[in-house]
Amino acid sequence: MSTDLPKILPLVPLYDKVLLPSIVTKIVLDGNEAKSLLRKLENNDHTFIFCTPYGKTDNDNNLGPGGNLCQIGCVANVLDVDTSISYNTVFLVQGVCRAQIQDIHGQDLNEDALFDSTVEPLWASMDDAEYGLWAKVIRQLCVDFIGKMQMIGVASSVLSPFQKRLNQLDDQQQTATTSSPPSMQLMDLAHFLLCMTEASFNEKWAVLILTDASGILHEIQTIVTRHMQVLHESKQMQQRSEEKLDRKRREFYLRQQLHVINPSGYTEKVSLSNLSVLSSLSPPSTAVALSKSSSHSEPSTNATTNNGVLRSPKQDEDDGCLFMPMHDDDDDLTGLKNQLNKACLPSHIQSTIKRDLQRLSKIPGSAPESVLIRTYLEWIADLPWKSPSSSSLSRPVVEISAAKQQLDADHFGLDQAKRRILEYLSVLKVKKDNAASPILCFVGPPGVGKTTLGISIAKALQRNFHRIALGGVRDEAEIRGHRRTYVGALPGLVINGLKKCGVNNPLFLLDEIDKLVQGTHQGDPAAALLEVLDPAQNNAFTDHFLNVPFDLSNVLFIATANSVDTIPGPLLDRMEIIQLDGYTVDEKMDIARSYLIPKQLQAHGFSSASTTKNSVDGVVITDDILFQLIENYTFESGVRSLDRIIAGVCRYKCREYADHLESNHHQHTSTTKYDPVVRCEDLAVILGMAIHGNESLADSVDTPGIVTGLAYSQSGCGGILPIEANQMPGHGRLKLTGSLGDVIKESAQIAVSWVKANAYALKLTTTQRQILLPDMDLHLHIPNGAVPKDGPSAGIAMAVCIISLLSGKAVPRTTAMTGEITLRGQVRPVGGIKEKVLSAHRAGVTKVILPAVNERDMVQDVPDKVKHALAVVYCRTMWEVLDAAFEEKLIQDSEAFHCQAGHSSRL
Ligand SMILES: Nc1ncnc2c1ncn2[C@@H]1O[C@H](COP(=O)(O)OP(=O)(O)OP(=O)(O)O)[C@@H](O)[C@H]1O
Repeated sequence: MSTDLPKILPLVPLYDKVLLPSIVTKIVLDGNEAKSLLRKLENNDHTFIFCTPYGKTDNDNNLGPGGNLCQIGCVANVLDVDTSISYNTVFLVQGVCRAQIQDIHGQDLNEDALFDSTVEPLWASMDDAEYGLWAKVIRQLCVDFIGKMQMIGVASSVLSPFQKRLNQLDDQQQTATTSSPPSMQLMDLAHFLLCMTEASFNEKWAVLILTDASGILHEIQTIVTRHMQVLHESKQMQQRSEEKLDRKRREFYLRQQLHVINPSGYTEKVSLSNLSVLSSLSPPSTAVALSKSSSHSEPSTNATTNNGVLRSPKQDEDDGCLFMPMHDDDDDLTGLKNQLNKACLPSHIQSTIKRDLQRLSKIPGSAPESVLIRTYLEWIADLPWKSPSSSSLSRPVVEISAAKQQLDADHFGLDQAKRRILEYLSVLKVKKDNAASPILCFVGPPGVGKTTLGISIAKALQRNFHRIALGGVRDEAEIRGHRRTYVGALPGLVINGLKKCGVNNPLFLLDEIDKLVQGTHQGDPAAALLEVLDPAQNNAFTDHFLNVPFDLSNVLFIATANSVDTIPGPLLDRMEIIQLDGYTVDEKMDIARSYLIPKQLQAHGFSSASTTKNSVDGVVITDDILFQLIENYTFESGVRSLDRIIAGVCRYKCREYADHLESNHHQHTSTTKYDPVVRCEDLAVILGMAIHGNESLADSVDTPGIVTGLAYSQSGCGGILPIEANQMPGHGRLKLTGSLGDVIKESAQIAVSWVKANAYALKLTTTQRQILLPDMDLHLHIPNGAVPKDGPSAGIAMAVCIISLLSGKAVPRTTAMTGEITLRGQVRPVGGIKEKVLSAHRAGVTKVILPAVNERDMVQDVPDKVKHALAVVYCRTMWEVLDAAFEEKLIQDSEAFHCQAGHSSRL
């Protein structure tokens, strides 16, 4: 065979493996290399190739670019070629003998990806004495190796080819009849042994480049022995840690049994030596033996389960112990089972949880799925399936008088809201059931006490309070949780809240329900809330993460919103709206006097009792100062900014008082005097220049083309909306600016159309047929351009503004108006009247023009003091609006227009 080997062979560099003689392996080549080798094999009259490793090693006998190609490789015979895999070709080859490269025939790489090489075979030989010695060594090594492999549980099918080779060697030694010399057989077996260990690329490379037979076998012996040693040590380490774990488990198991026999602490008295004696017994028999021998145990009331764990029947009944700790459970699993037993799970989910526990006990603790199941079960165990005080004590008796006291103690005014809340609580008290009561929703501008009302109700009902912020929630999964298949899945806000509260009957405040984001591709959070809020469905609310129903019917839900407009319809349908309006100046003064100032004084270390003018160490904020704070430093419907400003004043006074105390302390005499009274001139120092003091409309100049409108923002605040109009040469176009939405733009177009249609009646044109502004552009602008504006309520103000511009007559700036205009000049009602009127009053408006239908809102909602301070004109048509706005009859014969509310009155 040796002489038959061809000299010139295709050179195949091996990048990740080393081929040794007699070893069969697969070589995967792609693209040009594969094509090139196939072509060469076709052209040659043999199937031999030369494989040599290519890579970085410390060996100095390398060739090729960078010296990375090993000079000594292995001649191989191609046994099979598999071209069925696209892009790759697999060559099944068997190593024949070592060979050394004599020459490499360079080929153009573009044409042919593989080189040819002239090689000289290297046949390692040994004499009989050497052979006899090495045959014994290698044989023993093989036997040891097979023994080790069997010990660590390697399947016999894996070891059988190896065993076969070993037997062949034995046979050959006995019969001495074989085709290849015995030394070669021995070398082949040694190579095979090396490949059976986890020898590295470099280790195999080191064996390949050796040419002397004894050297090769010696190197292989060293490598294999080293690997077996490592295997042995790791096995020993594993055994040691398993033994340790077993001991711990057994100890724990015995302690558990002792605890069952005598829960009153007998275990504490059992010494460790006792435990070690007990641990020699098998667990079940130990349990029985202990139950009989212990004088503390009560054998008559105990029962042995099929696991051998003793349970008191009463205990089973009381704590619903369903998940028995098993003797092979680890500490964590037993702890988890105990937690689940304490959680009193409802019967319909017990089977699901049992299944998960079984799965958990079968999976190794380090497996990722184990972590997932454990997290899930921990969540289940932490949830308040049954309130600790459930049944008789679950629902504290609602004292309506106490609830009223609580509401009054926390909030000034809000009479209507308080009345409705007390009615609601009365129904709860009488009916003893949340289920049928509607969900209350407090709607109003920021800072009017919606959230704090929720807290007061929780206090009155003695329930835990939890706030769920819904502002910006865009994903259904935030409400209902993620399915467990997602990485990092967790339950939603509702289940999370219940876990935090620890009881199943808390009060949940769904804050900012109007700020839910809808229409995203992540599902509809509002739809998920429907199930939560619907009393008919929420007794079986299923969070995606839990995947088992949870009864929410004991939870009391209260929602808050700034505006009902953006609350999704179906949600709105399930709620009862309680409107909280903005406060008047007087109301704010009262709130500040009775609630905010005492609260801030207390928060800053001043006793609230010391707020009298005679007090030495308090802070005195007189009504004058309070009025200035409200008028000049805040501009809001609620009292949140006022609260902040009062805190600022208190801080300042606190600093003054601290300085005063310090200087007295150093000088031991009372030289500096602390003045508790906040003075007018102090305000500029404490809070800076007044923000709104100079902005009164009363000081503004009346100008044609500027009109005061009234606005109501999304956040529920009212405000002044100045509207400006101007004209310039052009083509009769209308230009609108000021971040206007579609609805307000349409309103402007209607206003312009109405003015154009009635231009002759309005004396803006001289003939009926004359076109208004044929060569002029009209520009309407609503300042504060960064703030988006929308809605139809500026309709009449825009129409008046255009008429004012074109007629040259100014409307007093202290006259404000709001109302929707129709194309035929009707004035339709609008929302937010109370906030608009209050803000108009704050801004110095003296006359308000409103739609006639809104008279009801004005009478019901606006405080008398404000009503009396304002001249209010209710209008049905634009003609009435114009009369009120211009304070003169703009059109002498306007009565005719009033009657017909049309543009053809002159006809
Ligand atoms: N009628 C009131 N009496 C006493 N304090 C009040 C009253 N109204 C509001 N407050 C106080 O105003 C502050 C703000 O109230 P709260 O946070 O409840 O406002 P909110 O209406 O929930 O606002 P938002 O819509 O911004 O959440 C609280 O400190 C609250 O005590």
